[in-house]
Amino acid sequence: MTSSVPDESVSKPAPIDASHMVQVVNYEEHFNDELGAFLQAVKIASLGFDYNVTAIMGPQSSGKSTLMNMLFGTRFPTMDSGGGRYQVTQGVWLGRDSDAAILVLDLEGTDSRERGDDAATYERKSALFALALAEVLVVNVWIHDVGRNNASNMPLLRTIMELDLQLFFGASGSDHNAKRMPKTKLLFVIRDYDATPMDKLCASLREDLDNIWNTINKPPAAEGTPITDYFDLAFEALPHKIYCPKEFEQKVAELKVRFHEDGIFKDEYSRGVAADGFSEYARSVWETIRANKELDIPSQKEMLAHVRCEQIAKEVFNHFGTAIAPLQEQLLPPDRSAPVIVASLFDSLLQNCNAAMDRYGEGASRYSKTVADMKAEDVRAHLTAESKMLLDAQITAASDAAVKEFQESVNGGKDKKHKSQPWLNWNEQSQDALQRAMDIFDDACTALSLSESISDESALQSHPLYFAIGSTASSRRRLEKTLGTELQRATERVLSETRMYCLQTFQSAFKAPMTSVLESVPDDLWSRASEVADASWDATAKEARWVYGAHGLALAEAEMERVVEEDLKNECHDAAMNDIKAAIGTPSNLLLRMMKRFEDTFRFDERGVPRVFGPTEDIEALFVVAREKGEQLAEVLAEIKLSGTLATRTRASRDLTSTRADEGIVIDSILQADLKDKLKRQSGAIFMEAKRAQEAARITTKIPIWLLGVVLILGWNELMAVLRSPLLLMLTLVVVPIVYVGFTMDAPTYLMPAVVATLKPMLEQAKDALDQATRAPVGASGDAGVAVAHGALSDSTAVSTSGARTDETENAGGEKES
Ligand SMILES: Nc1nc2c(ncn2[C@@H]2O[C@H](COP(=O)(O)OP(=O)(O)OP(=O)(O)O)[C@@H](O)[C@H]2O)c(=O)[nH]1
Repeated sequence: MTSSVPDESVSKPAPIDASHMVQVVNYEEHFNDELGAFLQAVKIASLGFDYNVTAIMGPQSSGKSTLMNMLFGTRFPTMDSGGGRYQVTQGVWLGRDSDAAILVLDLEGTDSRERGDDAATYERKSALFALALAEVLVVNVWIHDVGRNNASNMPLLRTIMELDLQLFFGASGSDHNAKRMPKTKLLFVIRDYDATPMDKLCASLREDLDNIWNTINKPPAAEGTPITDYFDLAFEALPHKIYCPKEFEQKVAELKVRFHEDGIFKDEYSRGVAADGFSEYARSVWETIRANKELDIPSQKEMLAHVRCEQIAKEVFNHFGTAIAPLQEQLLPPDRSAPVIVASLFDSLLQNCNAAMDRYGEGASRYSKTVADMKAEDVRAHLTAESKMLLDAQITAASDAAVKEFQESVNGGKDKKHKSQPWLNWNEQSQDALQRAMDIFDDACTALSLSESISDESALQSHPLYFAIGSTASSRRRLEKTLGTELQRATERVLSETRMYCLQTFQSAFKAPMTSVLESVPDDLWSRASEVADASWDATAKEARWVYGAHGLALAEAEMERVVEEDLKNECHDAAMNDIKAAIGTPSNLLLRMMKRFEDTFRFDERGVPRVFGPTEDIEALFVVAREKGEQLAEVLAEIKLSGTLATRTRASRDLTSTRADEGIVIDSILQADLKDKLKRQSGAIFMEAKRAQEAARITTKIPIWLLGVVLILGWNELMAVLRSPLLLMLTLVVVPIVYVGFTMDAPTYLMPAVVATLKPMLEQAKDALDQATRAPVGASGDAGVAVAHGALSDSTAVSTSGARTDETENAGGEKES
């Protein structure tokens, strides 16, 4: 082996050699970026289409390099037979003919022991590369391999012919009119030729080639065509180099002439690539070949690696499944019951995943790295999928628990004080609740330990639990958003409860005193009502500043002033208006109140004493005054005229509540007139009743003389009985003056009940005495006297009776009249 051939596993192709050679593709399949520079250096790049390309393929150590050197004057290294048979050429090399513009490709030998299991794949790629580029492809065949399948490279030729048609057949192989690919000359050089008839050797090779051509998959355009449409077949025999050196050299010299003078390179073989584009063309051909997976043949080692890595992976899955089974029971219960949050779930998963990956890595490290790495991806995906199900369930359970905790906290839970005064330290409370909820999620789902334990970014990204970092982060963001919405909802509820509380504060301060003022209806009704409203508002505003302030909802100063002075004041004003309207009541209620006011004035004097309409009373004047008082009520209560602080609202709040101009009107003018009319009618009846009472009084006080005469005549016996009895006489002398004076002074109304109560036992006694003294006739006259007294009493009482006048009253009056 010569030193010019790089036999180490280098990652970069060898640099341009002083011997006018370059390694186009190295042992590790890397294409040499310096090819263009090489073509410049060997003065090919400037030749346009005036150059040719040839290549040689064949078994390792079959004299390929020796032949090419002899034909083209290249200096490809050759094997030194003294050191045994070994691989000399590695990769694909390119040299230039020493005289002619011919590029010569020397390929790594097939069936290489050194390359081992990977040899088949590399052979296919390099041979296809040579076929794609070379106009004349020399196929080196030992004479004793002719007729053999593998040894004569027939399977390799089958593959590269098929792929050559597939990959480089014009624009589209499926198109019947696709451009035909340029022809290639396949020159079979039979080495160590002996006495076997050449025509038989050629026939054997030709037959093999026809078989290949007929059985390979071809593009539609190539279907049914003979092999000779695409390949020119030629055969040469070279005698044994060692045993017949002269004949060998002679034959090689003849072949050299064919290459240089006999026009072996035909125009139809040209790839149509200008010399300055050859390097790029070669690169794209190589990349196409490398990307084609059909050329990759798994070696036995690889197949073994596949089987073993699969088995190791299964063992790892089983172990992992057993380890996470308790977690699955809790988070994915088979009976579909609610999942239970597992403490330190992520740490547990991390530990199990790491153990699984280590176990796999340890087992698979003894096999092909490519296969082991590939299978490691499957292991990783499996661990990720299993872990993801658990982590997703945990995230859902933790998020639900966090939301529940937050809702309970902001709703006060069992804290009675919070329930009754939810605004107390609201900001602090809600932020604490938010933090507690997020802590529940973070404790259950944090995946930070992964990035903390793995510092290398690519190792982190390929970890089975890498997904968890993103997935927990996005779930956390979702939870924050949900809690944000919950907080907003809770804050709105608390604001509403706070507003209600302030309104209740106002109403409890306002309602009772305002009702009292409205019931009494003083002359300065609205100024007193305004005072009540302002006092209530001042107390409410003070309380509101406390609940909206630092100890409560902690609104900013300006916002708090706006809420109190605009929103709340506005609502309190509306509440005040509504309360006043409710207190004034319906029109029928108002009519009753007007009647009551009328009667209070008409029936009672300034001291509240019931009036007795005596004969001299000016009922008409009194009636007019009382009716006006009743009517006044309707006039005063017709419109609410609040003034003062509460009534002075800001422009903004007025705009918000779309205040109407007639906002304070309770009774319009039509209703007022109607109420006055009804009052007039109902009070008229009371007036008539009073009038009749007055008439009755007049009758009682003016008893005619003749009636006294009649009484004297009819009651003569009784009179005599009284005069004769000293007891009765004495009694009469006392009682009669008293009764007379009492009637004269209108005493019955207020004295009669007392007098009756006092005299009743005495009258009973007197009656008994009369009964005894006068027997039956005298007793009848005594009863009549008492009846008169009762009649006067009942008249007076009827006048003082309050309440609505009824027909019964009228009838009673009528009866008295009659
Ligand atoms: N029997 C025989 N030996 C030859 C012939 N030509 C060359 N050799 C010898 O075969 C050995 C290998 O020759 P190389 O030219 O290095 O063979 P190669 O195919 O290029 O080898 P690799 O590049 O390793 O694949 C050398 O010792 C040559 O002298 C030949 O026609 N017949």
